[in-house]
Amino acid sequence: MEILLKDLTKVYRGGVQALKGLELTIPTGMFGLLGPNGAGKTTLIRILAGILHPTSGIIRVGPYDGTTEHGRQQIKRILGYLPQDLGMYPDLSAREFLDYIAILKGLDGHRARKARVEELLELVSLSTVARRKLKTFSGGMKRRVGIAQALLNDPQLLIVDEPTAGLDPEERIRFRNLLADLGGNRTILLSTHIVEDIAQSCRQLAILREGRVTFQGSLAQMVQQTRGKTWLITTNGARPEGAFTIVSTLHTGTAVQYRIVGEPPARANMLAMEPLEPGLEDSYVWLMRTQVNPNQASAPRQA
Ligand SMILES: Nc1ncnc2c1ncn2[C@@H]1O[C@H](COP(=O)(O)OP(=O)(O)OP(=O)(O)O)[C@@H](O)[C@H]1O
Repeated sequence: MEILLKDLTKVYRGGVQALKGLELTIPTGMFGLLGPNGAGKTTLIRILAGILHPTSGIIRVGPYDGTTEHGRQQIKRILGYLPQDLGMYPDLSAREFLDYIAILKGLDGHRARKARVEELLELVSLSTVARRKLKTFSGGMKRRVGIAQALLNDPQLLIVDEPTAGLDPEERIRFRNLLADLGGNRTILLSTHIVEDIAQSCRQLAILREGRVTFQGSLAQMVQQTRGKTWLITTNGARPEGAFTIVSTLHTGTAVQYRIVGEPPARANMLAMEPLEPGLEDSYVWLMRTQVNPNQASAPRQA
């Protein structure tokens, strides 16, 4: 299921331009949507989910036109959505909650519904705690219940918005692995501001910034852009300054090592400088440094 977005804009009441002529093609499989807070990720996702209407632009989800009421209804049938703030009833058990959502989603037949709920509890490894009240669940367990409810209708398109926020490292890894296992023929759109989430599970990604796509391509292509821009600078303490971002700082006792992304500074005040192989985080920092041209209707695709 391919998603095609063309010249998509969203102006909120009050005049905030959240999307400014966004162009994006999302193929089948797991796709990462990366961007800082306020970039427009949630706006885009809510438009795709049919909760919010765009101001203008083209939205095609598979064969359906997301700008018409009929198209939105069709898309809802094939959509699973885990929002950032999924409300749960704390006094329901995981099983009761999923059953309740299944009824709301119109899953027909008592037996088939129960079977689907059990299948999903198994899939997200919550069968053994299915009778426990949701208020006793950890953040990671709640997120897994959230994914289970999004999968009730076996969606062709699954959208998850910032699913790992607030999870501890172990829960985060577990959640990522769960998402990766759901891939296959589905399109999964994973929105996050955490580079690591994308690195572990998505081969293709787009970077959103100020309402536009500033990069779309593979992880390898993203890293490729940063070759020659990542350096390790060693000084005897003086913090280097220039047209770069310091990504990390390491005090070694007698010296300080700075990992920088950008144009290397002059060698004055430096003990050593060596080029480094960029990582994903370096590349993200580099792409965030590059200017978004406000006159551009849409950023060029760099796939
Ligand atoms: N209902 C709203 N009314 C007015 N402005 C809004 C509304 N929702 C979002 N915005 C603004 O639109 C811009 C994009 O917000 P959006 O929530 O889509 O970004 P985001 O990338 O999802 O960020 P975050 O990770 O913080 O949710 C921001 O400037 C935000 O303040």
